[in-house]
Amino acid sequence: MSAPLWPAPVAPGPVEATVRLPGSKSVTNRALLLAALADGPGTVRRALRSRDADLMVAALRSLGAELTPSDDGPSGVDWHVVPGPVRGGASIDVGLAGTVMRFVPPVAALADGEVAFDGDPHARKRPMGPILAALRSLGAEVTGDALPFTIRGPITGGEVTLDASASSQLVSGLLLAAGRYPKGVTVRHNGPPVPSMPHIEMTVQMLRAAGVAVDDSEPDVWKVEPGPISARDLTVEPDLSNAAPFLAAAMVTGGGVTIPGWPEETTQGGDALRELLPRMGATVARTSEGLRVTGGGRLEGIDADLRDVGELTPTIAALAALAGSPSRLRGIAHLRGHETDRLAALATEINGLGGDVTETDDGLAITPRPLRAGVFHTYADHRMATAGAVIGLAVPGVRVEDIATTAKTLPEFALMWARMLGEGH
Ligand SMILES: O=C(O)C1=C[C@@H](OP(=O)(O)O)[C@@H](O)[C@H](O)C1
Ligand SMILES: C=C(OP(=O)(O)O)C(=O)O
Repeated sequence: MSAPLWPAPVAPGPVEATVRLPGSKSVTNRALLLAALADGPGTVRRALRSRDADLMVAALRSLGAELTPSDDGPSGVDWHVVPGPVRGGASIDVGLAGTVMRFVPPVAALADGEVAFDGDPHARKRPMGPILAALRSLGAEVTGDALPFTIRGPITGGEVTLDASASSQLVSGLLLAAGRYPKGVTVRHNGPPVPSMPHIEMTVQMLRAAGVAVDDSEPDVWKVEPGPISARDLTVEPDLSNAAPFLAAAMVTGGGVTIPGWPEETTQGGDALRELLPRMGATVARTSEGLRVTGGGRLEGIDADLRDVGELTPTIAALAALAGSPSRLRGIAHLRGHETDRLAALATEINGLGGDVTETDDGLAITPRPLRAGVFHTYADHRMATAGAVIGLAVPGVRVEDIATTAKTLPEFALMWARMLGEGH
């Protein structure tokens, strides 16, 4: 049976809304993992509730940690985490979550029994080879080079060289658990540039905040000293990448959207929206209520290197398709290994509505054309679904396939979108 179609609402006028976003997927899943490996009980507050976060919770529980929820509500959930000895024997479902498939195997390598991993059909196509080879060379027994695979520890740690050009998560995964390896770890990247560097910075900062010594002074080399991971009480920031479609709505409709709780300083790549959106015609201001983006002028095309912030591409591409001048998005060849091949998916779906998008070696060339009604397929990709919603604000008759796929990181998306459109009218 094909997935249901969601009639994307056309904006009734300029959007005027305040949108409260739940916690960052990237911070939530790192915080839960570090809490499960810590030297005592800890708390992760305002954690995201979503499919990716639920998969992380289930994985950590099956490896021996106790996670108990409280204050489970719209602004997130507080998790009380009690670490336990990492135990083997588990079968772990990673879904389509990069953070689970790359971050949990290095934890499983701490157990002295076998742990099996599998995920969604498309997860089996996502790049895993370099991290599995690295775990093997650090002392674990690993079957396979992609999902499904098994791991048997215990790992010793040490030095390893890998090509992380396919995903920053290949590095982050090796660093997160490494304090617990007898020899720690030194990871060297050798290959084309690593994408999404702010996410590695996030990993390093969160490790340091938990008392783990990390040396990242040499480019493309990260050294984690062996030592305890301190238990903490941590509050998760709002998910700035998930702010993107809502801020885009302000631009497409010539309205204004405010996101409360936008951090003053952050390692989240989504913070780059403050710089990218003005280049497409938005005005960005910090107000007493949060970060406010207003549209109203011309929506401009952009020539941008998105290597550091590839997650933002589907929203930027949707804006570019509606803009008044062409765009060139670069540095994002690695998006071919995301939830789906995002370069192919964006080109196919925008062109299916009458657009003009060409794939380049490392990105997309987008020439705006008048768009028409049609089905926007999403390939189980939450960010394809939200990109379809952005286009639908301005193009009557866009139907987005499987809007429920937004549950990967934002289960309330459709409700929040309707609320945003209803506010101020
Ligand atoms: O570490 C993380 O939390 C993430 C790293 C990035 O992955 P890639 O480096 O594979 O792009 C990003 O796109 C993903 O959504 C989340
Ligand atoms: C690439 C993404 O996710 P993942 O963590 O599954 O890699 C994303 O959320 O855009």
